[in-house]
Amino acid sequence: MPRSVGLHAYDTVDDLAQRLRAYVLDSQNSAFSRHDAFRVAVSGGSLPKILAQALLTPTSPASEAPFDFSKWHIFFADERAVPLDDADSNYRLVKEEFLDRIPAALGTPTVYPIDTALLDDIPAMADAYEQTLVKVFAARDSVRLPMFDLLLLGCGPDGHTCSLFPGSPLLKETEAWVLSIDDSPKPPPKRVTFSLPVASHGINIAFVATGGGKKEILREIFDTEEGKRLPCAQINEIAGERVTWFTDSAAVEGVEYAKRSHSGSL
Ligand SMILES: O=C(O)[C@H](O)[C@@H](O)[C@H](O)[C@H](O)COP(=O)(O)O
Repeated sequence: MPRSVGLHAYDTVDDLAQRLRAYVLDSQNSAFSRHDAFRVAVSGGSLPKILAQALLTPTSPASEAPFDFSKWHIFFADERAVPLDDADSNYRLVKEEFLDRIPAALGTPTVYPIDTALLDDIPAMADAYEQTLVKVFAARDSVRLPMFDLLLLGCGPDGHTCSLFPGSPLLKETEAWVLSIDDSPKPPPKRVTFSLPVASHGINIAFVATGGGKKEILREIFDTEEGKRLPCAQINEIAGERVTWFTDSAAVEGVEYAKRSHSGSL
C-alpha cells in the first residue's frame, strides 16, 4: 500500500459528510481555475446519498463560496444496463438522491447518462459511452486517458469498485476506456464500467466506505499483501497520493493503516 494514500475515519457519517463537502469544494475550485469546468464521475451504491448530504447541507454558507453546479459535468463511473427510470439505475439513484435536490440558484449540472437505445447490445453501449468521454475530453487518439477532476467511488464488501470485480479479466484492460460486463456477481448482471486505467485517472479520487460491513475488506486492502490484487487496492497502488478514503470508525475497526499517520481529519 503506498503510504501516501489518505485514509480518514470520522466518528459519524455527518462528520464524514462535512469533510467530504470541503474536499469536493476544494476540488471544484481548483478545477475551475484550471479549465472553468468540473468533470466528475460518480458510482452507485451508498455514495449518491452521502454525496447529497455532503453537498446540499451547507455548514456555514456565509463563510464559503457555493458550489456552481452549472459548470459541473457528471459522468457515471459505472452503470447498470437498465432503463434510466428502473429501480436498479445508478442514473435514477443519483437523480433522485442528488440532482433533483439541487437548489435552482446553484445551477444545473450537465449529466451524461448511458444510451439506453443500446440496452440489447452492451458492448456497443460501452463504446458509445467511451465516445461521449472522447467528445468531452478531446479526441481519443490525442488523449491517452480522460483526466477527471474528481472520481467518487465506492468499495464493495468484496473489494470491487465501479463494476470491476476481484479476479475479473476486465482488470487487465489497458486500451478501452469503458467496458461492458454481462455476468456481474452483484446484480443486475449487465453493466458498463470505466476500465481500471480510467477509474485511476483523476486529479482527485475519493472512496466513500461506511459501516461495519466494510471492516474486513478494508483490513485486507490496507493491511495485507494479498489485498493488493483487489480492485480498490489497485487504484490505491496506481494513484497513491491522489486517493483519499472517507470512512467512519465502524468501517476501519481493526485496520492498522488507519491507526498510523494517514488517519484523522483532513
Ligand atoms: O452500481 C454499483 O453497484 C456501484 O457503483 C458499486 O460499485 C458500488 O459503488 C459498490 O458496490 C459499493 O456499494 P456500497 O457503497 O452500497 O457498499
